[in-house]
Amino acid sequence: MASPALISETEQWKDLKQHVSEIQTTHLRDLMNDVDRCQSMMVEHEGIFLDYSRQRVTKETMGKLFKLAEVAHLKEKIEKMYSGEKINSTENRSVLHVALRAAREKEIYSDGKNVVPEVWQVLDKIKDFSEKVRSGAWIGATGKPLKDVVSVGIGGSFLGPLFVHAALQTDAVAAEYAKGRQLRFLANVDPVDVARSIKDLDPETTLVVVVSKTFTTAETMLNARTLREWISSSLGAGAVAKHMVAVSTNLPLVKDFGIDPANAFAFWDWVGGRYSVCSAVGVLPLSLQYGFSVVEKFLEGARSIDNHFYSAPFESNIPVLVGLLSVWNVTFLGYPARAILPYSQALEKFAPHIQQLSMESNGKGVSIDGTPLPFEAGEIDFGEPGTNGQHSFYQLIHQGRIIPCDFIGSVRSQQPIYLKGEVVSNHDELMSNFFAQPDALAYGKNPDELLRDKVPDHLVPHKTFTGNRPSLSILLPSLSAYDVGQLLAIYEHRIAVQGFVWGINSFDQWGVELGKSLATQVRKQLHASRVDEKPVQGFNFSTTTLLSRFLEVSLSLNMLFVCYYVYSPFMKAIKRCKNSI
Ligand SMILES: O=P(O)(O)OC[C@H]1O[C@](O)(CO)[C@@H](O)[C@@H]1O
Repeated sequence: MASPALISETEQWKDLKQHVSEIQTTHLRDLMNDVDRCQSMMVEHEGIFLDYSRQRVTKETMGKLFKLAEVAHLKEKIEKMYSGEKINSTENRSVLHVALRAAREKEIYSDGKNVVPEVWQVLDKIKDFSEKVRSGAWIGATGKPLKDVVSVGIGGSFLGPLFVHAALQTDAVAAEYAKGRQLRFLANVDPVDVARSIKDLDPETTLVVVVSKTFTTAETMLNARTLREWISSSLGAGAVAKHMVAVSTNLPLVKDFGIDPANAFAFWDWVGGRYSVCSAVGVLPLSLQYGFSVVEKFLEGARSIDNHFYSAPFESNIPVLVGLLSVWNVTFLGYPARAILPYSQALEKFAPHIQQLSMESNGKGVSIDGTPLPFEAGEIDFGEPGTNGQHSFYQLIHQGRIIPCDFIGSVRSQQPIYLKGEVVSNHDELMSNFFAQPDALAYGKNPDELLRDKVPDHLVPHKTFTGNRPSLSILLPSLSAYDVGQLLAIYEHRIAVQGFVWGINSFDQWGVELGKSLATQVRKQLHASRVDEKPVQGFNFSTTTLLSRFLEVSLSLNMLFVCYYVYSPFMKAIKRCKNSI
């Protein structure tokens, strides 16, 4: 019998739907008393410890979720991804970010061709180039070594590398390799971001890496032209060859831009932008900053999870478990959001990366064959490192809306501090919160307990916590480059699991295109109004009003600017002349 078009039409889905009412009668306070249940919800891989006992699930729920995975053909879909089948059907592409971190001797095929040798060719080129730059063998146009790097790119060509950079910055090994060097990112087309990215940098000692899969993204290309101007106005047009390199799948456009193709680092259509941090997109800027050997460890970490995800049984497969639990929370329990709460400042850019990875991948309204989904898929991801988040939005999580939380912590700190006389080390202080918060969410505090604690009657409702708020905890051994690679791959695969079960295409992003085309229309109008004084037309009343006001106000501000800078020195000069007569 052919499988139903939508997963929601299967018996396994309907069974889970019915099971929801049973779960609604439970409370985590009681579920947590069942040690056998809790033990079955703890999983370990290479020192990474996942505890999902604070999810609103029983063993029975998990059994039903595994059955759902079976009927969704999760295993087969994972295999198809790894074997290079074109599972991104709307773009007719393979989805092979796992090939980016495959071992040199591995064989992975797309279109009948083993892609691993090409991957390693680029990695070897990056190793060679980054060593030349770092050692000073590659020098700038004026003969100085290049010590600073600005990576220009947006979306997937920015967020993943930024996350890894932020995570490695305080790792002792990586930091040692980065001494005397700076890596900055320029993503937003806002000129303020340009100013920030080059503040105090000297073009003579700076290398600009233009990162764009398509090499057509408007923001990136304008920023790249702006930095090209920054370099050539200071060092001459010829300096671009020494001070600008590119990462792209579109090498002809790299050449047209004026970057020597010999200084371009390729990647491929089978790498989605948001899954590209392990390609030259991340590996080049990060190797320039930390050296290739450190970045190789990051790739090895991701590879260890790739192997685990491919081969571990679902019951002990970390990405599969967390992916199925997300499906359960979003679609069956109806919790639309998830908070990502890393208890380390080193992971401060993790949530923004996951935001794009998850929301661009799974923010879809139709199944892979185009049928509208009769259920909610995708989720809203946000987060902040603990304990900053605690002093910001945790109030809502504790007593307002129910938001399933991912607590992510590490056994060892990257920067341990032990102060004499303190009760605990600084890391233990931080981690006390990591352990306490999930229990506060799960158990809550009921009025009886409060009265026993002699809380005045009128404050009891305000101090009551319903509890029963789900979370999961991931405890990593440390936050080395290897661990960071593992964490990244867990989330990449988790998102794929969600999409595979929901039956959507997690690897296209048609929604983003609409905004891009409307911006093109506005850009044309701004040009026509400013240069040829054309009236605003072709937009709705609201946009016409906003645009007209923007043009009018900026015109008057420009006039003021001209008066101040041109007229006032002119007037002062006349005054000086008069005085001297
Ligand atoms: O690398 P590119 O082609 O400049 O694209 C940047 C980003 O734009 C998007 O297409 C949309 O945000 C992302 O998927 C991608 O990561």
